[in-house]
Amino acid sequence: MLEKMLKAIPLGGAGQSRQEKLFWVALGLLRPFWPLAAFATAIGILGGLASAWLLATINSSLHDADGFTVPLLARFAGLCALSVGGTAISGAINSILGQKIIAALRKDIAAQILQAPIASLEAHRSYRLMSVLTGDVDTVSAFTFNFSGYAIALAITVGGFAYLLTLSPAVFLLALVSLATGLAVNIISQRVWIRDYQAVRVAQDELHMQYRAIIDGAKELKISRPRRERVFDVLLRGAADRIAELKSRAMRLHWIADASGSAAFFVMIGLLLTARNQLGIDTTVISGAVIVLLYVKGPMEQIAGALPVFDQARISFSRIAALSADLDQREPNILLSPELGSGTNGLAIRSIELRGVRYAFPAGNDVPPFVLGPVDLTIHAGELLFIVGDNGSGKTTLIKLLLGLYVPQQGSILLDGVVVTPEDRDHYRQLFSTIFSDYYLFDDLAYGALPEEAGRHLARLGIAHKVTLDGDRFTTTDLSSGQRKRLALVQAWLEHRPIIVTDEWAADQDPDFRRIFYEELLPEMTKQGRTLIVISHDDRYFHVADRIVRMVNGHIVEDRIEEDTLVQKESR
Ligand SMILES: Nc1ncnc2c1ncn2[C@@H]1O[C@H](COP(=O)(O)OP(=O)(O)OP(=O)(O)O)[C@@H](O)[C@H]1O
Repeated sequence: MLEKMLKAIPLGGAGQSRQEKLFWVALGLLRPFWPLAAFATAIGILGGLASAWLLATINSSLHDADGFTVPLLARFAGLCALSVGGTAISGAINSILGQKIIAALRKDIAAQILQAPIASLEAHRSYRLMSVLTGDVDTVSAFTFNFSGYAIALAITVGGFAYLLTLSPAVFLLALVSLATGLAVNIISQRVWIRDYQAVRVAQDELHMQYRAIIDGAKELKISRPRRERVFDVLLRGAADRIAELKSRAMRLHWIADASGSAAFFVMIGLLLTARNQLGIDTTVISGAVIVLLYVKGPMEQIAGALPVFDQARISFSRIAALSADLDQREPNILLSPELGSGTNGLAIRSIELRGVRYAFPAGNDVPPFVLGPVDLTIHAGELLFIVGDNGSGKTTLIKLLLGLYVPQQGSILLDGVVVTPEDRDHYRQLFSTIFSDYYLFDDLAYGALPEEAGRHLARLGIAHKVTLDGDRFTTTDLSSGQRKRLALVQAWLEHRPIIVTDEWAADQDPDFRRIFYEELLPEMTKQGRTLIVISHDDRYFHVADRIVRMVNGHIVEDRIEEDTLVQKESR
């Protein structure tokens, strides 16, 4: 939804900054909720106006010779009900609405992350994503939560001022001047404040980064005192203190502006009281005006207080929209609804071909980018293919291209001789089960499996005594690093996909199990008709491969078919 709106409005046009445009685009997110928001705001405004009218009723009854008559009492009761009821209904609807908007924002951003190409996500820092997903979304949430309160306050102020106008145009003018003075002071302070708030959000990104460091790097920080001191004393404390300093400065300014506004207000009331004779204003008018002015002071301060909240929300909205714009490359046909089909289980393939594929990472600071290819490689169904080579030679990059995670900048990928188009890519990826070296272990099975089948595989991988399948969930993932990898292999096996890709799977297995993996499990999987692509540094076991592809500096320098294995295979 957000992405569609971003595309609809061209960015960078004259007269309006990118930030402003992004803000208005993001505000468009509220569109589905507008009818309800308009209703809640209208009810709130009605309640606010009723409060102002109520004041007028109280004031006229105080000066009415007949006192509090029955019709007046009825009006009083009706206005009370409207004022209290309007505020309550508006507030209740608004809180529901606020939550709906935030849920929509959260789902929208999550969907965007799921649909963004891996290369865009890798270019983004995860702490920045988290900072937007938590801090900025919560700031927007705080604003939407209070929105009808601001509308009610505005209605009370407008109603109060309208009543003042009926009481005395001179008093109304005086009040208007005092209001304008207070507003001007607030707007000036806000201009200064808002610059600081931008810096606050940058410091909050830094804080999130250091939070990640103390959680993910807890072990390293326990061991290394200098690093711990640097992370805590310099980086984390620096960011926290900077946020505190900027926010305190902002709040100081806010309170000074607030106090100046109040002072202008009281000066105006003082002026009214002292100069009422010169101005020719009657005492009953003065007392009525003072009651109204003192009553609307609260709502007016609420509106002044809303200005910084509105600006914070505006900045946060812009940051959300900017992230959205950064992730605006969407992969086509990334399915997010289960009813649209889940994959290509059991699909027989004949071959996958990389034809003239080239991929270059973006250049770093003065460092030439790593370039893979152009590469030609055809993988045949049922093959047990090893990809080998030194660290940094491009093995992982090659498989990310093969898996359709990176999009070739040149050349193409063919499945059974047919080019895989961007529209086909997500479907194509469902052919593979993967265990990356930086894999993420899910604790459930998305495909479902019979407990006996899962049990067999868990036993085969030597972890049946530690973990079992309970429904579609494994009983635990609190395992050693080698055991976690084995559980990941069980998951891959149970997915029943035609191709399994592993990246240095055996690196943290004990010698016995390493042998079992290469000499028993891999042949067993190929016997079941799986195609296996194995990145490996274990040259002791290269003999089990049907074929070995060697990478050097982003190029395939050797593509060797192991004749012995072929003969053995044919005789099987
Ligand atoms: N996200 C990235 N951004 C920029 N450059 C990258 C990125 N990922 C990898 N590279 C570069 O690509 C090169 C190849 O990396 P790759 O992970 O493919 O090597 P590898 O052969 O799998 O290495 P290893 O055996 O250490 O796992 C590296 O030298 C690295 O500098």
